Amino acid sequence: MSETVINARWIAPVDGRRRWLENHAVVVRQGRIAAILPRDDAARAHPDAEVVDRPHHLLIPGLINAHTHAAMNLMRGVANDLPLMPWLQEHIWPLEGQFMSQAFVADGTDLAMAEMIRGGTTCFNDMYFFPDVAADRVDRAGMRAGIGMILIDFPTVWAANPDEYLDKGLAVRDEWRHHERIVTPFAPHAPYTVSDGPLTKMRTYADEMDVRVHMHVHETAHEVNNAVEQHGQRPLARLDALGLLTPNLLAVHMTQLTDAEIERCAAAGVHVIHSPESNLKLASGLAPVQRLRDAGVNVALGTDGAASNNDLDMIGEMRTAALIGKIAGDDAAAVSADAALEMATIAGARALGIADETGSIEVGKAADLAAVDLSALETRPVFDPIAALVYSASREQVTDTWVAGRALMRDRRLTTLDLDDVMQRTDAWADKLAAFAAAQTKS
Ligand SMILES: CSC[C@H]1O[C@@H](n2cnc3c(O)ncnc32)[C@H](O)[C@@H]1O
Ligand SMILES: [Zn+2]
Repeated sequence: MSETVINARWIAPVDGRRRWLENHAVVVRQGRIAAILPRDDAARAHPDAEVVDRPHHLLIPGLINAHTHAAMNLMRGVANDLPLMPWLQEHIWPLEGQFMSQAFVADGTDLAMAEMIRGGTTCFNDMYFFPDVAADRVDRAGMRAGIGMILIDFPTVWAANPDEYLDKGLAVRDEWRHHERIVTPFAPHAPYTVSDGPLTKMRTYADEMDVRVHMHVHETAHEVNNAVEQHGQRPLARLDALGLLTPNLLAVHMTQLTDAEIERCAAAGVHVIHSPESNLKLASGLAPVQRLRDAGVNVALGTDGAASNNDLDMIGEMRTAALIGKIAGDDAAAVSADAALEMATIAGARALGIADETGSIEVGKAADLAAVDLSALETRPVFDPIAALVYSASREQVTDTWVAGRALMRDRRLTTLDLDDVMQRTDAWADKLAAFAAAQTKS
């Protein structure tokens, strides 16, 4: 039976038991982690295995980007230095209205996946138009993903009304639900864009089917204040009244939270997805990450789309989370390097309900892994490989990315996506988008 032995200088299993192992190997059989052994023992016990030596590397669980709009990679940098609502209403939604198509989502998702694989990300949780197309691209590229059944109150090329969104989403779920690398959460856009009727209908389905619900919540003070003015209720209170605060909810952003709301989320088992760079760039606010973690809330990490971040770099995102977590918590011990790595791996798997499959390096789980070369001058010396990863390393130091034991990047070369082709398709879209954006600015 064919086996691969991956030798690494350090392994960070993120299993809650040990911070790292030195000079160990991961044995991969049929896409799964079959053993984690001292290097010499692995060589003795598995003499016929293919051997991958990564002698200066830290092997980590594949990173899980728990909130993306992958195809928005084609809009990277198109509108900058704006707050959320003007950014969305005056720039992004008009562009989406003009250009959204199956081809846009196929090309944009490929661009995003190429970027993510190059940065050690093995799994992403997406909310975007044409989820059927996104799922097909994920299948081809070999990544793992959550593909959202989107729901929003206004008509788009994907669906004309909330019932059609739900029907089309459920059809996508039916097609992909038995896929070994794809899950299909509901993805209502936000409290301010989905009214009570559709949310209630969706919640009934989510409860019956025990499916996750991925939603932007309390992204800005404006969102919360507006809701209070218009409906006399904060959005979280409204979601609570609608029965949505459950362990199936993945609430993204959550920059505006009272102590009582943190306690309520902890008691309800809500997962929070922290997107620090998008929150910083749109000046949305600082999520109270350490307070959430102290209360027992599972906090995962996501970049958001490349139009608001403007990259899908999970190593960078970990560093930002650790650094602003200290300012938000007024405590240098808040959001440690280990906490950031947990948020980018096992916490994302828990949020998506796939922690039995991925998120840590443990025997029996899928071999979703990334190797990071720490021998660069910029990461020397290495006293603590997790601190080196979070505080000093860059995504260019990721050399290999595996999903279910398959190398999607080997020695910096992508194996399932053609980089030149992805870049050519990107450039063609950029020309079209630039012309539209320029015409809009003039008018
Ligand atoms: C229904 S598809 C997703 C929808 O969300 C928009 N979007 C992208 N980033 C954000 C964000 O940070 N907050 C709210 N909405 C966002 C995206 O443009 C699509 O229209
Ligand atoms: Zn988002």
